[in-house]
Parts: sequence; structure tokens; C-alpha cells
Amino acid sequence: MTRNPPPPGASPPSVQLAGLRKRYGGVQAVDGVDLVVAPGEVVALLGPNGAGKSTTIDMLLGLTRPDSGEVQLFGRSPRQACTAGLVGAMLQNGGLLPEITVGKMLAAVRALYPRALPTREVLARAGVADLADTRTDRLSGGQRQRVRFALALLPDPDLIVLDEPTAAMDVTSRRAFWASMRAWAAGGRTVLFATHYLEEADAFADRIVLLRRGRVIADGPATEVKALVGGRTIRATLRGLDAAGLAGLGRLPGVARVEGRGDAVTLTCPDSDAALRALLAAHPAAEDIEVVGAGLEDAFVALTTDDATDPSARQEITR
Ligand SMILES: Nc1ncnc2c1ncn2[C@@H]1O[C@H](COP(=O)(O)OP(=O)(O)OP(=O)(O)O)[C@@H](O)[C@H]1O
Repeated sequence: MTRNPPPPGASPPSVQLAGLRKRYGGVQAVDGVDLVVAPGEVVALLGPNGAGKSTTIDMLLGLTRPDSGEVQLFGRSPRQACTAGLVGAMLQNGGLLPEITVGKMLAAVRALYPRALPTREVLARAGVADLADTRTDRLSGGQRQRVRFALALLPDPDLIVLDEPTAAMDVTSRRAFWASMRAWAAGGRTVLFATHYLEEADAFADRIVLLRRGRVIADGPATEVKALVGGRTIRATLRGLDAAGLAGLGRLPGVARVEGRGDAVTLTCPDSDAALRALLAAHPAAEDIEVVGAGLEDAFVALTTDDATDPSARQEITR
């Protein structure tokens, strides 16, 4: 990552995280995250429960102080960037003002920003114009989320940060939400969003940052990360395989993860062709060989959960 100042005239990155760490008691929630997001990028922070997505986002926004490391947004501290109205955020537990209509709430919050979009425009952009006269305590879970999205759009920010934005939405609301978001981002704005869903990251982001146990384990274009996690599974019977032999399978080319149960082994493979050749070379007596396509979600879960037989096998996908 670049820690030098940008050349004169170049715009600074929208987000620059360097060596970010945060520990809660015995849990290392974030363990050395480096990330640079350029203006106009749409980045998904992807990872299972507890991977450190929300903690990273809270530090990025200046809501949680890192134990060590640095955060810069547009070359400024998070507080300076937020005060200047450069950043809009939609967090998991953000509240809405009670006993007031959506329209009135947006107008009240709008007055706090140095520059802000007209309330009517924000209602339309967030797809909640029909909720302007609805009281905030009468909104459904999905509607609340979309109103919170409207709040995030109010300052007309250059960067929007969303922590699991579609968590309470049904399929129709999800689609409508992403359509609004796409239209907003099309103007060259930067978007960083956290999600558990690989499909959602793939559909919307042009770059995926995969987190596991507070660390970045993959970072690249959605297509590359998908290829990394969306491989195939090889199953085979290897008679008399011991623990060392099982660990050895995890080191074969093209293999990301290995599981063994008795004589039956299952290999999760980003490159099943290379893995199969290597498997047959190492174990010519292998029997009952099957190669099956892994669903993207299944492969993602396999690569990011903590119950792998041989943790060293997963180092192959670390960049
Ligand atoms: N305030 C806190 N106090 C103690 N532990 C915390 C706190 N916040 C987070 N953690 C722990 O830090 C780890 C990372 O949590 P974090 O919420 O950042 O993960 P996440 O990827 O956002 O998960 P989820 O998808 O469930 O929201 C977890 O083990 C969590 O229990």
C-alpha cells in the first residue's frame, strides 16, 4: 500500500487504512488491515459473522479508536471528513428520530450539514418519497433501512459507507435499494459496504475485500475473488491415508482446503484441473473420484469458516 503523499494534483484516496488493529478482551477483532480505496470505486467488505467488518467500519468512521494504525478519508481524519459532509454512513444500529414524519426528520437533520441536498431530492433518490408523511415509528424494518439510506445521502457525500445495508429487507426492497445505490454511485462516488452475501458483493461491487478473523485474506476484482472461492470440489477414496498424508493433500496445487473422514477425502479446489492431476500423481491408487461444481456461497463458507482440517491449506489464497 502507498503511504507516501499523492503526487501534486492527484486526488487523495477516498479511504486509506494502514495497519489497523483493534482488540476486545481476548478477541483480536481487527488484526492489521491495510486498504486503499480510490475515488469512484465500489468495494464490498465481505466476511462471515465476527470477521471484523463492523469494527473496521467503526474505526474508519472515527466511531471507535484503533489500538494502532491510521485512518484517512480524502487525506483527512475521519472527524474532519465527516464534519465537511464528505462521508455518509448507514450503520447496523443507527436510530431514527422518534415521533416525527420521515420528511420532517430529514429536514431537521439536513440543517446540521454545511451543504445538503434538498429533502425532496433525497426522498426520491432513496426511493422513499411515498414515506415522507409516515411517522418513523410506523416503518417496517426494510423501510427503516431505506430511510436510513436517505439520511446517509443527505450531505451529498463523496463516500458512502454501509454496514450490511440490506439486512432487514425483503427481495423486492433489496432490488430497489441496489437500483437506487447504483444510480447514486454512477456519478463517480465511492461506496464501501459490508455484507455476508457473496452474491450481493458480486452483483454490486467492482472490488471485493475478503476478511477472516480480522485480516484481509483476498482483495481484488469481484471476478478474481469469485474464481478464488468459486471452484470445484474433488471427492475421492484414499485407502490408508494418515494425518500427514491428509495435510499433504492440502499442499497440492489447486487445493484450498481438505477434509478427511475415514478413507474419504474432500478437496475444495480453486483450480480442480491442477488439483486432480496432482492428486493422481501423488496417489495413483485413488478410487471413486468425483469432481463437482461448488456453489459460490458454499465455497465462500468453506474458505472463511474456522473449522478447516488443515488451516495451513488456506494460506494458498492469501495475497
Ligand atoms: N464492543 C465489542 N466488545 C467486545 N467484543 C466485540 C465488540 N465489537 C466486536 N467484538 C468482537 O469482535 C469480533 C469482530 O466483530 P465485528 O462485529 O467487527 O464482526 P463482523 O464481521 O461485523 O460480524 P457480523 O457480520 O456478525 O456483523 C467478534 O468476535 C465480536 O464478538
